[in-house]
Amino acid sequence: MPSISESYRNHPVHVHHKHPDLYSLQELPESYTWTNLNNDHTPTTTYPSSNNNCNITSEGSSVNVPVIDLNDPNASKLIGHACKTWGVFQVVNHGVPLSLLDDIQWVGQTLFSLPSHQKLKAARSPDGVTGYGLARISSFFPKLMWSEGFTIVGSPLDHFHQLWPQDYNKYCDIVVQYDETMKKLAGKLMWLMLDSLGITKEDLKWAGSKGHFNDACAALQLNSYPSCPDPDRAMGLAPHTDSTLFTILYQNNISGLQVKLDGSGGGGWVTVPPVPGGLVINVGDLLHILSNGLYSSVLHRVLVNRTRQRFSAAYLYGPPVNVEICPHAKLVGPTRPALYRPVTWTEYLGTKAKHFNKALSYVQLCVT
Ligand SMILES: C=C1C[C@]23C[C@@]1(O)CC[C@H]2[C@@]12CCC[C@@](C)(C(=O)O1)[C@H]2[C@@H]3C(=O)O
Ligand SMILES: O=C(O)CCC(=O)C(=O)O
Ligand SMILES: [Fe+2]
Repeated sequence: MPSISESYRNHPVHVHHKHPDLYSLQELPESYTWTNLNNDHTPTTTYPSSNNNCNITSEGSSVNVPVIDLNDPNASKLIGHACKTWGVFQVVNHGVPLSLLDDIQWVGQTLFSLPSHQKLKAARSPDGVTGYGLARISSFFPKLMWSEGFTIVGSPLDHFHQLWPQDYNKYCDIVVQYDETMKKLAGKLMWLMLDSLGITKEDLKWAGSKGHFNDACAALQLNSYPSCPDPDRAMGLAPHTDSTLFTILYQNNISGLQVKLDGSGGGGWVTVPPVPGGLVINVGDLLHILSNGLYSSVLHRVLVNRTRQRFSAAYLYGPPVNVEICPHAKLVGPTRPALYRPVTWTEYLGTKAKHFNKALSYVQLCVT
């Protein structure tokens, strides 16, 4: 059976690994200096560090990414509204133990604290998915990003054995537990989202006989954004949408994640402030396709901090590899024709590797 590990076989991405150790630089090198970081704004002003919980538009109204309590009986409705209007929301009371969030952060921090030559023993290959390296999307930008990442699909054992020949097992165990826990939460969120679209268990074969999404695929991406001597001219992670159904993101208590709002009612980059114990959920391209464009994948980026290292763990959730995602029949009709052709996750990741932020338009149908 094909797997997402085959996504890049025909579209290798050459991101060179010989870059300076970001943790020791005192000045921002030219190759990391981005211009117009803030020009790209429409009227919104954001206050990422001093006013962590509030984004203020030019009109003075506050625009905050919705925070949804999963124990709220209206959760599905609230989630549907957030997916339609924002493409992103945060969840609390999600059932993931805080100790597990601490544990995955500990794995990430320990990993990124290793010396460069050690981390490079587990470097991601140009046609591979897993391992250590710069963000895959780096090849689409003229400047480098102030971050490093580690991607895990399935068992991290081989790579972790290279990183920690003696005690790889304790790190593996945490990743396995994190994956299992996120998989359960993702199944729950998937039904809340589908329910909000009017899609039931009978309507979705690939959810499996019990609707548990047992065959769903996922990747776990650990991200580190070292403190940066010149944060106003550096980019942690450049603007992108995720190629997923949706992504569950844990961020430590350092802000930096921003989402781009549409022009209507303000627009511009809005900070997603860390909520203690909260998880950020963002709609990916495949849910955009499945919902026939009703839910939009959200463009997001990460800015960096002068004194504090930022850490995040993104659980990138997708369908089983052999399943073709297309606009759901219930969301297609004479007045709303299907906007996209069927596509598997593996195929879509290949399209993204080639066309990046234009990937969606390559699976779009010409609707007359
Ligand atoms: C399954 C995947 C989605 C992803 C590419 C990957 O193969 C594993 C890493 C993911 C990630 C995380 C950082 C941003 C992103 C655009 C990237 O370069 O790697 C996403 C990819 C994606 O969603 O397209
Ligand atoms: O670090 C973050 O907050 C976002 C990471 C992200 O967008 C990703 O891994 O796809
Ligand atoms: Fe992302």
